[in-house]
Amino acid sequence: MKVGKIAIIGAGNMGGAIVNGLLKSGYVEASSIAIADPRKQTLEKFSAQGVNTFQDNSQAVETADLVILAVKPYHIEKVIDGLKPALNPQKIIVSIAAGVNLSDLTKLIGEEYRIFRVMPNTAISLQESMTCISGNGNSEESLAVVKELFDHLGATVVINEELMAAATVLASCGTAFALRYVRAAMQGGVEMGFGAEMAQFITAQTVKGAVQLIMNTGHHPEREIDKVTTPRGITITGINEMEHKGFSSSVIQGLIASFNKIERG
Ligand SMILES: NC(=O)C1=CN([C@@H]2O[C@H](COP(=O)(O)OP(=O)(O)OC[C@H]3O[C@@H](n4cnc5c(N)ncnc54)[C@H](OP(=O)(O)O)[C@@H]3O)[C@@H](O)[C@H]2O)C=CC1
Ligand SMILES: O=C(O)[C@@H]1CCC=N1
Repeated sequence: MKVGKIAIIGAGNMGGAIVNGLLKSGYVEASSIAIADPRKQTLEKFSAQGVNTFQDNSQAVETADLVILAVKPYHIEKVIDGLKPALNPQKIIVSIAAGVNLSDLTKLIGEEYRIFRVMPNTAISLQESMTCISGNGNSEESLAVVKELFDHLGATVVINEELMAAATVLASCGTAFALRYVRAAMQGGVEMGFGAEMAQFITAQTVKGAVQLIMNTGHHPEREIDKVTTPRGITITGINEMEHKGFSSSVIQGLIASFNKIERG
């Protein structure tokens, strides 16, 4: 079931990335998208692409069928308070604010509303997001609308809200974690003699290929790793050194630190 008009509140990293993904997908026309942000300058690049832009959040949602709240978590309450008079239960509400749970959103917006917590990542601008979705259960039909929308912007899974903090760490923070590996490998590549640009190209294509090996086959990563690690060879020497220095342990501890940050605020 296709959504009609979409309003996005907040034109920062994620609000902007969602607009870019939507325009790239062709799923909705630019004229069916509205985006609001306090700063006129932030909005200029969107109006240049035919998107409706507003400095007033209430005006942006006036004709919207679905409203995406893409402001910082600490702005959510104030933004919803300001929007309230312009909302009605016909409008589906989607919040991407990390750590803001459905019961708090429902208290702020209203029991009768169809409200979704959605956790995308910045690759949504390229229609390559991993997006996790949970809803307040007020309508299966609107879940289909929200899922179809985000299916056009990458892959989606519908999850229980109790897993949303874990989803945020793995899928949303995960973009930064993965890119830190890329950067570290580049630094090693430069020390071994490549220029930074070539080191980036070689590392990025290698990571892309490695990911495709497990995505296309469904193999466990270790099965593909076993094919690379020649006995007494070069790869196992490097992997074991990384593990002696705490590679897997560092990654897991970092994920749990992020998870605890969401859980404890
Ligand atoms: N960045 C990421 O990878 C991800 C972020 N998220 C969530 O998405 C949300 C947005 O994050 P992100 O895009 O990174 O943050 P940004 O700060 O980049 O974007 C938020 C935007 O909202 C604007 N804004 C501030 N106050 C208001 C207001 N009252 N009404 C309308 N717009 C306002 C900000 O303007 P100004 O800068 O002038 O204050 C800014 O342009 C957060 O809740 C975050 O938890 C979820 C998944 C991934
Ligand atoms: O770091 C953050 O708080 C946001 C939420 C998920 C990704 N970035």
